[in-house]
Amino acid sequence: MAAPMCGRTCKIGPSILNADLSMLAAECQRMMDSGSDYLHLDVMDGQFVPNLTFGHPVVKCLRPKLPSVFFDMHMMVAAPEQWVGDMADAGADQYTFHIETTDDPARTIRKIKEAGMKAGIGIKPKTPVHLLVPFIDSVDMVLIMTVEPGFGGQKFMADMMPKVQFLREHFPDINIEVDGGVGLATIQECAEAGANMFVSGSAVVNSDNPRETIQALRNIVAEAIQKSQLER
Ligand SMILES: O=C(CO)[C@H](O)[C@H](O)COP(=O)(O)O
Ligand SMILES: [Fe+2]
Repeated sequence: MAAPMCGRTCKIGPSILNADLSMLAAECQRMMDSGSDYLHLDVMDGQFVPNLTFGHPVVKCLRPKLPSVFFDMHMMVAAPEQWVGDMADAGADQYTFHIETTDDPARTIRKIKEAGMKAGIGIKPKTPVHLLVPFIDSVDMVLIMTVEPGFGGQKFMADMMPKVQFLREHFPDINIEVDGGVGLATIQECAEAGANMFVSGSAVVNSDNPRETIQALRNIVAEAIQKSQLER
């Protein structure tokens, strides 16, 4: 049975991880022109995950080119508190760190908010969802990874959906983001489980027609919401 659906707006945020990064600003603009609600920017430090991307200097350069776009920073870094001030200065809107990286998530959340950003907290696939519970009231978003973090283009892990269902059942108003392998074939189960923020990387960026793909993703989400409302 479908989980109760959120009263929140559902949003699609492309990850530009698998885009042509030599044209980062143009790729971001292309995603926004195609109907994205926000941008999901993946920061990797080679320690928390076995890959490297970019950091706050790049975000700082992007900000003036995309002045009103919501930057959702997915911080796959071993020392998340280290970059809070720099990311805020660079113009990040939301800073999502991984619970696995700190002994004191409450302190990290406080630091993010004091820097003027929204706070998100995420978990890797092997991390139990109940560890998020003490922090949910103080964050703006929870992130359920649906692949092992580190690379785009991986296979969606459907066995993460019970985590989303659990969160939606117990926290009807929280923003729940899913990230990894989300596309036309998998977004329905994410929406039915109760997610309302959908990161879609390769499925959108590599599409011949990102506008049509984003619209199709939206339509699937809308149908899933309707279905879950009827089932209630
Ligand atoms: O955080 C990530 C990987 O760690 C990316 O956001 C995610 O993989 C998106 O890309 P795709 O939709 O291609 O899986
Ligand atoms: Fe991500």
